[in-house]
Amino acid sequence: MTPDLMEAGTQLRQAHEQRVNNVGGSGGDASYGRVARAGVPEFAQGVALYVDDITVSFDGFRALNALSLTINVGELRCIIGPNGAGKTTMMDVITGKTRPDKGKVFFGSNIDLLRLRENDIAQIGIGRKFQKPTVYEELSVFENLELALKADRRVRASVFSRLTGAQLDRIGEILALIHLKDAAQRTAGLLSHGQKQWLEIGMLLMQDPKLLLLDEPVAGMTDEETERTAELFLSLEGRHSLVVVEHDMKFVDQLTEGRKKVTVLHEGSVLAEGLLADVQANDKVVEVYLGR
Ligand SMILES: Nc1ncnc2c1ncn2[C@@H]1O[C@H](COP(=O)(O)OP(=O)(O)OP(=O)(O)O)[C@@H](O)[C@H]1O
Repeated sequence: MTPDLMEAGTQLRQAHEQRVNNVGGSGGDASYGRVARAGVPEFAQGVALYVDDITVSFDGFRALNALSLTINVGELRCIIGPNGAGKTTMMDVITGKTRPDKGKVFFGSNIDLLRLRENDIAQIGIGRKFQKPTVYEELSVFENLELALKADRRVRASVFSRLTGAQLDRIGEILALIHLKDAAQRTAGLLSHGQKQWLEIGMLLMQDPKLLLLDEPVAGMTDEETERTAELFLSLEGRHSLVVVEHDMKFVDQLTEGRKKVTVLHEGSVLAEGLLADVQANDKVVEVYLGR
């Protein structure tokens, strides 16, 4: 969930509590247009994300060690690697949660992500999905998507304003994409684990991110849910760039379709990059990760 979405959710909850407690009546018709835009990314050169020579140290320990990688526009890239390889730290740097000691991170060819705050990074088109689903359990599936739409500063809607026809259509489109059309009115807390994950992905998609960062999206899913998630990601490829951190090799195999590159991280650097079959046959990769 993005920081803005949390803020919107808090407002909605506060309004609900105020109604329940019958305290005052003015309500909080807050708008989301108050922060200046951080810039519009330029993708003409075909690069969505450029990470160059990033080092992050925690008390002298290098969680990332001169990490460099490039994700192209519309690319679906799987990142694999053993526990502690630095995958989460890499996402933390891209999303502004952790500041590196050195290096460069650009979104498109022009946006220096290291100069932006976490909130701004979410607003310029980078969506992040953490491993655990974070949806508003007490709201319906539809309301969760509605909230995500209204938390988008570009929409400039208040949490309490009515949806336009186009916005309703957009929610319908996303509901179909995440296989939750028939569950639109269901309380999110009653969904299965896999459905909650899809709902959160749907909430990210409401803001139409150019780049989606997905941390172990199929952990805890059934085989069928995993398969459907692969189909969903494959349908997003091209329109969005996706970076998927995953340990489930069957899922990675489905996503890469025998032709896409995967990146193997180890000790904060890229250990290998190439087709899944090739990295699976790489002695160094087998030694530190796949062979264990
Ligand atoms: N805030 C922190 N303070 C100290 N050490 C940290 C911090 N965050 C991460 N680390 C260390 O940095 C290394 C990289 O951690 P990170 O979580 O990025 O790895 P990962 O590849 O995501 O692992 P996993 O697959 O288990 O999620 C680990 O050794 C971790 O203990």
